[in-house]
Amino acid sequence: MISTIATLQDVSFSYTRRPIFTELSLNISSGRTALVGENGAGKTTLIRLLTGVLQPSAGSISHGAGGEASMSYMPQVIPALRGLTVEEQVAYCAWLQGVSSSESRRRARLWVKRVGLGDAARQKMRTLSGGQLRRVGLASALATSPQVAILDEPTAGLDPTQQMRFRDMIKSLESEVGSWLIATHDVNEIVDDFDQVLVLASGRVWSGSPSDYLGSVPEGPMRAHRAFIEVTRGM
Ligand SMILES: Nc1ncnc2c1ncn2[C@@H]1O[C@H](COP(=O)(O)OP(=O)(O)OP(=O)(O)O)[C@@H](O)[C@H]1O
Repeated sequence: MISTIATLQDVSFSYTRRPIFTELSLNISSGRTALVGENGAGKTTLIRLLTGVLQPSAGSISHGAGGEASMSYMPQVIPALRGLTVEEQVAYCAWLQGVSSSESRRRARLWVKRVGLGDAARQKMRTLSGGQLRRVGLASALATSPQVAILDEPTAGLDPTQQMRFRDMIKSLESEVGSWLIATHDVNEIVDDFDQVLVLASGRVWSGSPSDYLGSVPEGPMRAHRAFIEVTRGM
């Protein structure tokens, strides 16, 4: 298994005159990494930089074995492509990423079932619920057989049952992919589900293990939330 997903060296980036990152350096280890931060802290921007959708204005980003090509990305909002069925959309996304058309169709059949959408495979995309759309997003990301799966807030906006289901599904698929980087606002889950925690705030990043993260606050209610406030206050 690769030991590092990516290394950022002195990366700067801005959309407008206000910089989002200034000389940010960071090592993202392989395994399961949670990316947390306040709204607007730059999680999606960091993901876009990692996946090559955006280019840094200064500094460099190097990737582990396989480079950017071995990463796949599930965006926050999953588009429902007009007129396509679930299976067709997953196949189309895999094909767009360079998988041959026959292999894309084979993988789509497989992954649509693996994410629990077998019964909806021939349903039109526009008829899906929010939870089903996320599953299509996950199937589309995994159909390219990535070494690294990057998911941008995969459970945002889902009801508690759907959140649990989605989280369990990711756990059940964990061994299929070498590494996961998941942006989330659910600070409770980072304690149980991840090996590394990245916290973004004020253009800076804090990095540590879940126990380092929790270690900053005593036991008690909302500990993971209090730890978030404590970690970000020190940044
Ligand atoms: N295309 C864009 N043009 C200009 N500014 C942008 C653009 N995309 C994002 N921003 C700004 O960059 C900052 C970081 O946004 P980003 O979406 O990366 O944050 P985030 O941590 O993912 O937020 P959230 O938790 O709300 O999804 C925000 O201030 C946002 O308004």
